[in-house]
Amino acid sequence: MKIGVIGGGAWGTALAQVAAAGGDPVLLWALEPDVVEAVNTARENPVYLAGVPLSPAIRATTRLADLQGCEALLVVTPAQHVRKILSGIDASGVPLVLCAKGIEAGSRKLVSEVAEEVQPDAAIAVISGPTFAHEVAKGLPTAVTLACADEALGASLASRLARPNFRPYASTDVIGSEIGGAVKNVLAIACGVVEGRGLGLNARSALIARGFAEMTRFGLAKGARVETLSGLSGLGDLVLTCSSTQSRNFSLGKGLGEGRGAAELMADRRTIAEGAFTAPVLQEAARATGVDMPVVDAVCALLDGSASADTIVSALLARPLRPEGR
Ligand SMILES: NC(=O)C1=CN([C@@H]2O[C@H](COP(=O)(O)OP(=O)(O)OC[C@H]3O[C@@H](n4cnc5c(N)ncnc54)[C@H](O)[C@@H]3O)[C@@H](O)[C@H]2O)C=CC1
Ligand SMILES: O=C(CO)COP(=O)(O)O
Repeated sequence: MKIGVIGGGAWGTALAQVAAAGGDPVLLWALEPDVVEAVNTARENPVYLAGVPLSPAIRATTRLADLQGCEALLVVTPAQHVRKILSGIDASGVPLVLCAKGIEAGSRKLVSEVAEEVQPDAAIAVISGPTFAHEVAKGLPTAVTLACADEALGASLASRLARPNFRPYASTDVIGSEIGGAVKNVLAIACGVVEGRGLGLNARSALIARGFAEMTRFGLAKGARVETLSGLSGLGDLVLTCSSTQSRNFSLGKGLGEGRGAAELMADRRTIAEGAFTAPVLQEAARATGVDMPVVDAVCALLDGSASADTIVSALLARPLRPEGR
C-alpha cells in the first residue's frame, strides 16, 4: 500500500517516518518549499522536526497532484486547513486517514465530518492517541487508536502502519476517537495555566480528572463510546498532553498562567497549538448540546482576555459543591 502524507509539520513528518520504516516509498506533501527541499536533500525537516534523521524512502513534494497513485492518504494538516486541502485533491476510492486534532470553526464539524462532506466517496479512518511527534519519529514505543467504521479496512491500515514500537489499536468509533483528541488540547491549555501560576500537582490532577468528566459528558452527548473516551485517544492523550511542556497546548497555557497574552504567545510560534482554535468552537458546540464544560469556558475567557487567570481559578473553586459523577 503506497502511502501519501499530506502535511509536513512535526506529526506528518513523524508519520511519514513510521510509514517508511519498512523501506516502502512514502510521498510527503508539504506547504513550504524549504521543508520539501530539506527533506529531499538533507533528509531532515529542520523547520518542524529538527534533529531527527529521516528515512531515504521519504520523498517530499509541494504539488498535491503528485499524490495521485497513492493507495492511502494520511491527512495531517491542522484541522482548520483540512477542508481547503481536501478540496484540492482527487481522493475517490482512496482511504483518508485523518490525523489532525480539532473542530472546524464556523461549521463546528469534526475533521471526519468535514472530510465526508468534501470527499463523499472516500473511506475515512482516524489515527489519534498519546503521540509526541519527536518520540514517534525516533522510534520510541507508542500506541494509538486507529478508528474506521469498515473493520477490514481498519485492519489493513493497521497492519500497514504497525511497527514493533508503533502499535495501532483498532476501533470503529471514529467520532469518539476524534472528540478525545480535540477536547484534550483545550484541557492541556488549562493544565499549563496551573503550572504557570504554580498551583501545584494536586490541582493539576484535579483538573485532569474534572476535565475528563467534561470530555466524557460532551463525548457521550455526541455519540462517542465510553471505552473510546477512556482509551488511548481520550484519557491516554489527555494525561500525556497535560503533563509536559513538550506539548504546545500545555506550554501556551503555561505562558498564559505566567501573565502573558494569548496574541503575543501565538505570534511567537510557527507551530500549531490546536486547542486555541478549538476552544471557542468547542464552547459553542457544548452550549448548543446543553453540556456544561466549565474548564473549557475558563480557557476561552483566558484566550479572549476577558478574565485574568486568578479570577478564573477563583471562580472555578467557588462553583457549588456537587456529586462527583455529575
Ligand atoms: N506534533 C504532534 O506531536 C502531534 C500533532 N497532532 C496534530 O497534527 C496536526 C498537525 O500538527 P503538527 O504536524 O504538529 O503541525 P506543526 O505545528 O508541526 O506545523 C504546522 C503545520 O501547519 C501547516 N500549515 C500552516 N498553514 C497552512 C495552510 N494554510 N494550509 C495547510 N497547512 C498549513 C504547516 O505547513 C505545517 O505542516 C494538528 O492537528 C495536531 O494537533 C497530532 C498528534 C501529535
Ligand atoms: O497531540 C499531541 C500529543 O498526542 C501533541 O500535543 P500538542 O499539540 O499540545 O503539542
